[in-house]
Amino acid sequence: MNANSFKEEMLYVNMILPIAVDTHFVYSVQSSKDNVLGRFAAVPFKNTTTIGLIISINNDKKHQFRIREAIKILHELPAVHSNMIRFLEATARYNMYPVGVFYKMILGGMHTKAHRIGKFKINKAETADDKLPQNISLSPQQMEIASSISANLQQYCVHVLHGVTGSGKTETYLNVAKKVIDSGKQVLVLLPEILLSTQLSARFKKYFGEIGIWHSEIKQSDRNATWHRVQRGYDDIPMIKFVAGARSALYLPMHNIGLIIVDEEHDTSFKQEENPLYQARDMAILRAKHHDIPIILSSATPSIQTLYNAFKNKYRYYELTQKYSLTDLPHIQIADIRKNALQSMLHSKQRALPIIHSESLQEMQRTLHRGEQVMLFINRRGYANILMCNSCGARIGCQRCNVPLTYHKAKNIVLCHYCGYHHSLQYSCPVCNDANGIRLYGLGIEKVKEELDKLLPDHESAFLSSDLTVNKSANILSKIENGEIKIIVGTQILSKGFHFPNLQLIVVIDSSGTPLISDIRALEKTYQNLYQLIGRAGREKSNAKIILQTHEPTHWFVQSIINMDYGNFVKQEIQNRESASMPPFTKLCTITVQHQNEKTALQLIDTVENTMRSTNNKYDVVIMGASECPIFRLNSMFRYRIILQSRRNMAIQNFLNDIFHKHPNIRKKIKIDIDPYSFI
Ligand SMILES: Nc1ncnc2c1ncn2[C@@H]1O[C@H](COP(=O)(O)OP(=O)(O)OP(=O)(O)O)[C@@H](O)[C@H]1O
Ligand SMILES: [Zn+2]
Repeated sequence: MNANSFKEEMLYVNMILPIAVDTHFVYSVQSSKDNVLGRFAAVPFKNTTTIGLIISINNDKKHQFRIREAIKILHELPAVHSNMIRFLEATARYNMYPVGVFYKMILGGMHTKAHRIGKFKINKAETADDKLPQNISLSPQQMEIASSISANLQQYCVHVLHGVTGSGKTETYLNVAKKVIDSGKQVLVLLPEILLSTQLSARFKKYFGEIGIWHSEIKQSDRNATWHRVQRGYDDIPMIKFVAGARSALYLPMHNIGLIIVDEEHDTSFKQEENPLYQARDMAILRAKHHDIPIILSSATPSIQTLYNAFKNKYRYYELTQKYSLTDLPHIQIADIRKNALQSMLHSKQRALPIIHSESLQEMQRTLHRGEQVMLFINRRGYANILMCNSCGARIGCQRCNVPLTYHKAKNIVLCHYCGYHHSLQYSCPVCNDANGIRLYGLGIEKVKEELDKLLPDHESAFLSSDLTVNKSANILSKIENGEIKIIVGTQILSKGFHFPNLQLIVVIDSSGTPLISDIRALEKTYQNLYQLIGRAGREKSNAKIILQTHEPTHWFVQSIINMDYGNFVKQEIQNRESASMPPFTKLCTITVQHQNEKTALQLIDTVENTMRSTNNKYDVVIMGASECPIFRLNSMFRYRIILQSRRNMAIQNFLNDIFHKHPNIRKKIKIDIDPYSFI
C-alpha cells in the first residue's frame, strides 16, 4: 500500500442513516479514502445527532444542498464488512423497506446521541459457574454429521439437521461451532426467545465460557457492552465469540462471523409480525449467503419449506435417527372425552364436561407418586374464552375487533387477545340488559389449573405461558428443574426445546380444535407443536406416557400424531400444497389496507386493486382479491386485503416496485407482508 493513500483529505461520502427513507445521505468527512468505507460515524441530522454507516465515496463535484460535516468517525470500531452492507441492502429489498429501517437493527438500540457515543461500561457477558465436566464424545452418528459439516466450513451451504427430539442435535452443532471458534471466527445461534432463559444458554456457557445473549429484555448497559464486544475486544476483555439471541440478533454487526445456527428452525416466532416484518430464519440464510459461510437449520420437525428444499438438493440433509439416551419413545394413548362425559353425567348428574379425564387423573397420581413430573398442555390462555348471555344468547366480543373476549381470572379482566382492550367482568348483558345474564364457558389454562388444584391439592403446580416475561419464565423454569414444582401447566411455549429429565407424563387437554382462521400452515404448526411437546417427556427414562384427550379419536390427524410419523405427514402436506399452488411451490404476499371508516377502507382497496390490475404485469404475479380480512375489524380499523402469488422469487417485489415507481402514493397506504405467516 502506498503511503499516499493514508493522506487525510476532505471527502464526500454516502451514508445510511437509521431513518425510514429511501435515499442515502451525503456528508463530508476529514479522512483518508482507505479508512472510511464501512465505518460508523456520528453525524448531525436535523437538529440532533445520529450514527450513520459510510457505504461509499461520493464523487459528485457539485451538490445542490449544503453538505454537512460528520462529527466524528468511530475509528475505535472496526469497519463493517462490505458483505454485511450488501446483506443489509438485500434484506431491505426483499422485505420492501427502506434500507435505513434494517440499518436501525444493526445499531441494535444503541445510543445515537454524539455526546453519549464511546461512553459506555464494558460489562462482562454471561458466564457459567462451572465448565463442562468432561469432553463430550459424540456418538458415531453425531460424529459423522459433525465431520461432514465441518469439512465444508469455508463456503455458503445450508445444512439441515433433522433428528428426533433428544437425539443430540444440539451437541452435534456445538461440536461444529467449537471448530469455527477455534479457527478464530464467531458463531451466531438464533433461538426462539423463550429458550434463551433456559438451560440451553447455560449449556452454551459451559461449552464456551463467556457468551453474548441478545433479546428484547436485556438491560441497556449489557446491550451496549455486547454490541461493542461482538466487534472487538477491550484491554483484557476479549471479543465475544459466541452469541445466542432471538431473531433480532441476526443484525448484530459481528466482526468475523463464520457460522450461523438456527435452532428450532420451524418455529413461527422467527417471523417478526411488527415493523419491520421479516422471517429471521430466511434472512439468516440470506446473511450466510452474503458472507459465504455455512448455516445449520436444526429441528426435530423441520418446516415443510426447509424439507422441500432438502428434497430438491438445494440444502444438505442429515438425519439423527436415534435418541441419544436410548430410552424408548413415550407411549401415546387416547382418552375419549365423550365417554368420560357420559359417565360423569350418569354418576354425578353434573352436566359440565370433565376437564381432566379420569384416566388422565389416575395416571397423574401414579406418576406423582413415583416422584416424577407431570405436564398439562392447553393451547388457550386465560380462564374462559366464551362469555355468553343465558337469556338472549349474545356473545361478548371486543368493541374494537370482530373477535370474542376472554376472561382472565387472575387479573379479573375480560381481555381481547388481538388489541389488548379490556374491562372488568360484568354479569349484566349489554344486549338484552338481563342483570345477571352473562355466563362463562369454554376452557383456558387458568381453569385447568383451578381444576388441578381441586383434584390434587397437595401438589404445587405452575403456569408457563407467553403472558410471562423472559425473567419470570426463567424463575419458574429453574423451579421445575430443581424439582420444586411437580406439575406444569402451559400453552404452546411448552413445546419449545426444554429438557426436563424427570418429566414422564404429558396430558394434552384437548387435541381436537380446528383453527378459526384459514392459515396455510395451520396443520403444519399443530403437528409440529404436538410432536415437539411429546418430545419433552421421557428424555432420560423409559416408560413415559402421553395422553391425548380428544373428542375425535378416529380423526386422521389424531391418528397421524399417535404414529409419530413426521415424514409421512410431510409427504401428505407437500402434496396438498402442490395441488393448491401454495408455498413452498409459490411465493405469497399480503397487501392490507385499513381505515376507521368502512367506506374509506373499501375505496382504498379499490384504488390499490385497480392500480395493480392496470399495471403491466410482466412478472406472472397472480392478484387474488380484494376481500375482507378474516378479522374484518381489528383495533377499530376496517381491513381489506389482496393476496399476491407468484412462482418466481422476487417477482412480487419487482411488480410492486414498478407500481410504486409510477404511483408513489400507493405505498404509504398499504401494509406489505412478504411470505406471510399470519392470515388474520
Ligand atoms: N454425545 C453425547 N454425549 C453425552 N451426552 C449427550 C450426547 N449427545 C446428547 N447428549 C445429551 O442428551 C440430551 C439430548 O441431547 P440434545 O439436547 O443435544 O438433543 P436435541 O436433539 O437437541 O434435543 P431437542 O430437539 O429435543 O431439543 C442432552 O442432555 C445432551 O446433553
Ligand atoms: Zn380487540
